[in-house]
Amino acid sequence: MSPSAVALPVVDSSKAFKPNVGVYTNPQHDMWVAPAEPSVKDIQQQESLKPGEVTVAIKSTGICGSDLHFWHHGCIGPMIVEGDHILGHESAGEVIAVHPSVTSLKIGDRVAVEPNIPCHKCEACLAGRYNGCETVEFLSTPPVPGMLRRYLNHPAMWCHKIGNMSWEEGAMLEPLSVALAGMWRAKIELGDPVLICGAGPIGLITLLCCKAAGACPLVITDIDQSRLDFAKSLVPSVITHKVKMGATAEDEAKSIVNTFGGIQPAVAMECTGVESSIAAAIWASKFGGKVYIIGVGKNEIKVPFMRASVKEVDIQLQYRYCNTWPRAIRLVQNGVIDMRPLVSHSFRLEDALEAFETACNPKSKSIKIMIQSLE
Ligand SMILES: NC(=O)c1ccc[n+]([C@@H]2O[C@H](COP(=O)([O-])OP(=O)(O)OC[C@H]3O[C@@H](n4cnc5c(N)ncnc54)[C@H](O)[C@@H]3O)[C@@H](O)[C@H]2O)c1
Ligand SMILES: OC[C@H](O)C(O)[C@@H](O)CO
Ligand SMILES: [Zn+2]
Ligand SMILES: [Zn+2]
Repeated sequence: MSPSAVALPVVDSSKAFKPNVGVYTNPQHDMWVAPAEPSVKDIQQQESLKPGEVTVAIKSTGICGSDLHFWHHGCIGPMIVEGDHILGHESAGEVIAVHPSVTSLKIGDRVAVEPNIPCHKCEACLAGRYNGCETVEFLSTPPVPGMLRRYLNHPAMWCHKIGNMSWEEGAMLEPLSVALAGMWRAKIELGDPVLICGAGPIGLITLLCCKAAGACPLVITDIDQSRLDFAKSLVPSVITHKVKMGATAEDEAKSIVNTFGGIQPAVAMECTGVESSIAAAIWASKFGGKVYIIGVGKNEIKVPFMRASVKEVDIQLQYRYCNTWPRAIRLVQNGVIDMRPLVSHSFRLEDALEAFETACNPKSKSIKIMIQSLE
């Protein structure tokens, strides 16, 4: 092989490339599908990849609540949509081009994309907790474009091989990572009575993790009966608790403890970010218990401070995840965590607007919506 051939990226020339398009929103809350980078020409002419990168043909991307938030509200806390912005950070796909410097991946590899590019230099990165990286590029958090596109260039080191699991499962390794980061830091133990607040995808995957970890009994709350019904079908042993709108947090907590059969939870995995739900979790906790908050919400909220104080309730919060993908892949590949039932709807990439409208419509009873580019 000549030296110039070695220097070129390798492209899968057997593929008929479709134009690269992405799903955009903007500060006016529009949503549309339009051309995206890298262009097919750049991929084919082998000009788009930087050292260490691969091109992934994205096959499945899940819609996350934060995508809906960026679309409808234009921000999550300090993260603000300021221009045309591509959404999506739960994706899996096939490697179709590799830069010659890459040795860990080859054309045809099936991968899940970890949607972050940390700096590898700051204190958080050096400590191995790269979710705290001061300059991380997190795909889909403005201004970094997300993965709702047909093709994406990404560092090979943040593309994890997924073997034979489905594209949808590969995409759901991202929300599983959120739940696993929670399991790791909340230190849930065998036999812990655990309260899970919120039966959205994060609460449901956390429920699967708590079940697998041997926590019991498990109670899951929601304000939506259909989500609770879904939780029950997913994990039949879970006890469901419908939150009463308008009840005080203290009363709601009494009612939750009642649902537990009089047990106060050792850990509450809070997956709503809603003030009243966090307050109820604190009120319900046992002495020395923990309220572990994955949910995000308003910039400032009120908590029952003195209740937490006299009960020594630890309050812990979470920002994304680190080092979770290998663990998540093992759990799926070994059949410990099965997220397939969560996929309620699938749409083509071109029909992304319909997918997002469905995700926002409570009548759709959607759980996890996938946007696919399978051809
Ligand atoms: N910390 C992180 O790194 C991180 C990562 C991913 C997602 N999140 C956040 O986690 C939360 C859950 O994500 P999701 O995708 O499951 O969202 P979701 O909106 O689909 O689910 C939230 C669920 O909470 C329920 N709910 C609302 N108010 C409630 C109340 N008072 N009591 C009980 N249930 C109530 C809703 O009906 C819904 O089913 C969101 O706030 C999301 O932004 C945080
Ligand atoms: O799953 C990851 C989360 O959705 C992100 O942290 C988002 O909420 C903000 O960037
Ligand atoms: Zn997310
Ligand atoms: Zn860093």
